[in-house]
Amino acid sequence: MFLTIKNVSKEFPGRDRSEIALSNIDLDVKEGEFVSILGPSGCGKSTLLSIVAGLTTPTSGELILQNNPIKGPGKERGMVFQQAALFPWLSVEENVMFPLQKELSKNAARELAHKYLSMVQLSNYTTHSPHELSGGMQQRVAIARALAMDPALLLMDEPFGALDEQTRSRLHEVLEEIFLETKKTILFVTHSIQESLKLSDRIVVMGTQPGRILDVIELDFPRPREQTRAELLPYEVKIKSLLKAEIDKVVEKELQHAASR
Ligand SMILES: Nc1ncnc2c1ncn2[C@@H]1O[C@H](COP(=O)(O)OP(=O)(O)OP(=O)(O)O)[C@@H](O)[C@H]1O
Repeated sequence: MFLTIKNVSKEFPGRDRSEIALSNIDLDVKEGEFVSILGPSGCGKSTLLSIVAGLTTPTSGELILQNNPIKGPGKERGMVFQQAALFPWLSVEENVMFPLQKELSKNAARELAHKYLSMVQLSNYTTHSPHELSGGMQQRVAIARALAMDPALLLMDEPFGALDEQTRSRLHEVLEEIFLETKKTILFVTHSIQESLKLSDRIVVMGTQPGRILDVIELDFPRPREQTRAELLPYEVKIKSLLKAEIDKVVEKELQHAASR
């Protein structure tokens, strides 16, 4: 198996009581799979991704990537966050080149940066500054930067969460094209049912309090995939019914918290 997440739990110590962010997570991911992690706010999606990235240590359980235990961050894992986090004083190409220059000559790094900037359709913006780009374009630079490191596993934490609907939908197409071209394994955190239906081979639906897997849904549809395909509707209905009780729990907890202040 490419990635195995075995019985992973994570507890954060709190002021009054500790918070069980993740409880007994078991998940296998195959090489070349696009797996989304979908669930309500606070169900532990980002914590799970951060554990796979090696940035957070689980309280218990183990993770194996390509036969090696995950003990910390590694360059075989690339990460894209909700905010592009580009260096404002560097140009677009320099941002992508930056992590490459430890191992490559400047010319080789630039060549690679241009290859991936062309993949995210930013060939005409290589010398621009980040502030001259829209949010969606900045996010494409962040994706190019992660891809240029040629990670075996791409971890994406709500990468399109801060973008407007049209930009989001355009970037779904870009990401799907990249996925088909590079055949990368992708673990993708999202709140959006539509996004997960458009992009995933499998959707891991998570519940909250404690964060756990409710169901794993397989979507065996050809790509590129139309979000509005009628065949996807029953899956949407199923996911909505799985999440309804979980979202009610989140709202209840927030109301209790507000009342106790
Ligand atoms: N460093 C931390 N210290 C304490 N508690 C934390 C920490 N990180 C996360 N938590 C708690 O763990 C739970 C899961 O958080 P996490 O951010 O993983 O959820 P999420 O599903 O990604 O939420 P969202 O969709 O809102 O980003 C939450 O209750 C959160 O408050």
